[in-house]
Amino acid sequence: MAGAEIPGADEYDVDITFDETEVRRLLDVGPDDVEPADELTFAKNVFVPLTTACRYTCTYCTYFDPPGEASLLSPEEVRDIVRTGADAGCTEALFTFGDDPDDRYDRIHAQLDEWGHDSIHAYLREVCEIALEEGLLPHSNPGDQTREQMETVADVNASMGVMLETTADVGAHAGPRVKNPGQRLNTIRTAGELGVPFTTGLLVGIGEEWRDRAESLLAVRELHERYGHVQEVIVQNVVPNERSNYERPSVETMRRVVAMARDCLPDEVSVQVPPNLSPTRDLLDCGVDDLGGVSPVTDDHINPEYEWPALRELEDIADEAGVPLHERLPVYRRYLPEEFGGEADGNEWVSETIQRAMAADDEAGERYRETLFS
Ligand SMILES: O=c1nc2n(C[C@H](O)[C@H](O)[C@H](O)CO)c3cc(O)ccc3cc-2c(=O)[nH]1
Ligand SMILES: C[C@H]1O[C@@H](n2cnc3c(N)ncnc32)[C@H](O)[C@@H]1O
Ligand code: MET
Ligand code: SF4
Repeated sequence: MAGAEIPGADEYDVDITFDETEVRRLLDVGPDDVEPADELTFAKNVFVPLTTACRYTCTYCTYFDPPGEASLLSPEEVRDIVRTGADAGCTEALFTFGDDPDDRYDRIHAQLDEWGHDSIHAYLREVCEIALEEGLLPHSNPGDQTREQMETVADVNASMGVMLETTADVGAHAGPRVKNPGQRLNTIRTAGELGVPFTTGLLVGIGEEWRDRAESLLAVRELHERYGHVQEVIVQNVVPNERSNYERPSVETMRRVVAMARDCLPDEVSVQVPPNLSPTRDLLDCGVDDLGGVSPVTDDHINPEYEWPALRELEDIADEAGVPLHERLPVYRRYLPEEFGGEADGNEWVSETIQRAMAADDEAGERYRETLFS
């Protein structure tokens, strides 16, 4: 099947084709076909919901606010949040927020202007610098990005991400302002071209079919094979919230998608499930090896009704699975140069700025290295 059948693939010149035999093979994979992981990892983060303005209106999302109400955190507010995180021993500042918020929200534009920025990415750069100053490594997921936008912030992030969600044309993304699979894949490809260690994932239960899940995984694999930049793939089930009543996918469905992800992706790519949303204990034998970012201090602002488990509970989960639990940084070790225990050459993946923070002779540097080598 040709890539032209992925909605938006032509428009964004995304040249991905699926091998029908491989799609069928993957559709046959189940939990019995994969090995459980031999360790579980997680990262300690603070969630910084920079703005609730968003150009899209995904029907499963409770996060975005309409134009008249949306807010933007000030530099001082960001500093407070990241400082609390650093004090609580976190290593990651997770900047996840509305997609291109300055696109149609005049008040966001005006506020950015007042703070001396002509775009959300210029402002994102400033707040990433604040996070670094306060002792956290930024991981930004601002949704879809152009090459120019990503270039604005790449060197002040340890890694970046965007959920592919799905390659399918689903009702959840219907209407005049929608996520477009071609554009999502283009964002993931751009990260590869720019050498940015990247997180992506599938959102399961938004109207996609089994075949779409297989194709979504194969599309991510294809881009990773080209660039080697995909560090982890999140397999996330949709959850109901006050705005939408999506039905949670069954445990059986999640077990099969996680197994498909594990089978499809090369070993070095982690398969992550978010422990506050997923039936985590029931997925561990299907190849999960990462529990993502958990925060000891902030809510999951995207799904605020779903509390993060405490560290103690992650330990219980790992114990039950009979594997060790290790804390990790927001960038996976293999993207770091040898002095940090990795395999990269110089700053091919991780910028000077980030490496300087990691090597620094200060409290934050010590926290990063302790996490790396513990
Ligand atoms: O707990 C969550 N963490 C999410 N994260 C964060 C993730 O758990 C950690 O920040 C990474 O594991 C850091 O490596 C995302 C990161 C991305 O780059 C893209 C999407 C997400 C989505 C979520 C999410 O929905 N829930
Ligand atoms: C940051 C990520 O959060 C996910 N996201 C948004 N809304 C929901 C929901 N109701 N349930 C689960 N995940 C959701 C999307 O996959 C987005 O990309
Ligand atoms: C708040 S959702 C996460 C970031 C972005 N809006 C996206 O959906 O990709
Ligand atoms: S999921 Fe992200 S892109 Fe979609 S409406 Fe919510 S904030 Fe916007």
